[in-house]
Amino acid sequence: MQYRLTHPVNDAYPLWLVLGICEVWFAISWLLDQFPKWSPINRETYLDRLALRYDREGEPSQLVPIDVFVSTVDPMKDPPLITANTVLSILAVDDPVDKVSCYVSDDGSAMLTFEALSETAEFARKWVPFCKKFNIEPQAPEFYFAQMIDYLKDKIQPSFVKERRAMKVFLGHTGGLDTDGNELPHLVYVSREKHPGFQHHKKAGAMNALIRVSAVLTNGAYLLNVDCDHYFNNSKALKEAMCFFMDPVLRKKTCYVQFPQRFDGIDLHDRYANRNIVFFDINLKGLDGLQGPMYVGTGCCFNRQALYGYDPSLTEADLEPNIIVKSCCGSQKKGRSGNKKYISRGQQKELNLLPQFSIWKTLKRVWKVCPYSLENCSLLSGTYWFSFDLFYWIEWIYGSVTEDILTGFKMHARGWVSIYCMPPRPAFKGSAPINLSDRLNQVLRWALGSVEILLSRHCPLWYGYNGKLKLLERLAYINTIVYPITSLPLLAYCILPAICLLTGKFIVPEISNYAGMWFTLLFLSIFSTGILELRWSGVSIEDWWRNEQFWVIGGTSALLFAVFQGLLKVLAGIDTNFTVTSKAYD
Ligand SMILES: O=c1ccn([C@@H]2O[C@H](COP(=O)(O)OP(=O)(O)O[C@H]3O[C@H](CO)[C@@H](O)[C@H](O)[C@H]3O)[C@@H](O)[C@H]2O)c(=O)[nH]1
Ligand SMILES: [Mn+2]
Repeated sequence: MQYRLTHPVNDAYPLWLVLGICEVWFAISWLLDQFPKWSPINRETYLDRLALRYDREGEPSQLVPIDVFVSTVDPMKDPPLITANTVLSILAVDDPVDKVSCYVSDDGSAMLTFEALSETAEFARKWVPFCKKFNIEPQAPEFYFAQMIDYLKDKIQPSFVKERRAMKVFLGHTGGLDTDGNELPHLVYVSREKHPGFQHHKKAGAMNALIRVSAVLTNGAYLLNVDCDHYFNNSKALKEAMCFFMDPVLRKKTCYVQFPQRFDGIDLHDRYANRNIVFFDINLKGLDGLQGPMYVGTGCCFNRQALYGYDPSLTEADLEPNIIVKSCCGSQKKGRSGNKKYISRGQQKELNLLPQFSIWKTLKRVWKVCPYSLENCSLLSGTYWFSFDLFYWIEWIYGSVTEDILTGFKMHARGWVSIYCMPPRPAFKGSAPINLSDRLNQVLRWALGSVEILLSRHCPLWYGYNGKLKLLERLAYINTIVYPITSLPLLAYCILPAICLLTGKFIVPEISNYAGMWFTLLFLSIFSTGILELRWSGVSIEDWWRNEQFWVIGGTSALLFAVFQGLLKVLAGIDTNFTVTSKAYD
């Protein structure tokens, strides 16, 4: 680069300038990409130890309750059957029934989805005991029956074959059958009332509506959020998350546990780089060694407190062992209240919260009077309750179509850490776009979301300099926010050779030995970091290559549009819409 800058090509000055700028940008973006991979880590969980501590045989379980949120919007693009599978896999999860509740948000307010869900609840009465009895995995029926395995292997109970067949028949059946008398986790259907002209904030709005509803109904200390197509592929997923949240040290500072996104039904060679394996197996693992992975929108278990906008309950200093020993004389909060320095914004909010408690009670009372009004839902999601601004501190951050990045970023900026959890059996599996236009639309939406954040108040370039966000973590966020801009130099790079050919001007100057040596060294170092990366992450070279290929394809198309559309939004105030990806289903 220095060579390029100090050796202007005089007969093609504009070309040289453009090239120089491009190269500077590429160098910056490469650095941004490299630094956050400084200390990748792997974590292992020991579910047996968790069970030993909190879930002993014959004693009431001490695991904490979790509310699971599922979001769906368009019954055509998110087929209700897919949602139903996800819901069944949640209801059958390997946790005590009173510790799990499932909330479905239907942004399409579709009768079809609603009917499908009530059928699902009916079917769950049969399906859940079946799963628990025979340890079925995955617990989503569609995917369980689709897997080509010898289902008799390891299953010794004689009744299994018979019951399995019965299940299969029942799957194709509609209509209520009698219950087994088994208790099932709660299933709640929520659909928001949507006024024309009223900003309902897409998925972030849906999630925040669910937070409010669940706060009144079950108020689980933790909540897990999945897209409608991401079913539980591992019935122990909640316990995996609990391993971190119930860890004496980690639980105080962990805002969420993110699981990698894994997909079903991707073509053999993964033509559109759908698996995003480089992101999930390299970038996020790298972040896990810093302040934790970003929130990627699905398969993520949150600490409710962190979502409510509180600061972590302990500062770094409090986490030092001697202080923890001392704390047994009184609660941490009391100890801190004397010291003004330690009163955080979160605690101030807590104070503000107190007078509003009566409104909470009112809400609860209304709830008791007409518990079924959830069906017509105007009660909770109507603008009436919204306008109270009762829940103003609740945090699925609005203002971007990639609400996920923003939400996670604000938590990290407050000093929370997040955890990346990759159990050997993938915790969740979803469906990926099946055609190029859907895939490009998805890339476009993500990039657009990034541009929106870049041009907003919450941009990691200037937001949250209070020392809580680690520098490398910030670099990683900056990288995910500015990457769409790379499309401009990329396009220039693609076009320049053609211009050179057409105009007959040559911009590659002769290379001296000295510069050549630098160039070779640089090339070798990039090459070796690449190899190193593939070694520690276990990503195959083929996957990596796909990723590079798709980077160029997306970079010269979707990302470019995203940059312009993003600018348009900010300058002209045109709102961006959320193009839902069609879920592959056959
Ligand atoms: O107004 C809306 C729009 C979307 N959704 C839900 O958002 C989810 C994601 O939509 P999808 O079309 O599947 O997008 P993907 O690109 O596959 O989703 C990824 O990217 C999104 C951000 O762009 C994240 O929200 C998702 O969690 C993440 O999986 C689905 O469950 C939808 O039901 C809503 O609830 N309300
Ligand atoms: Mn999806």
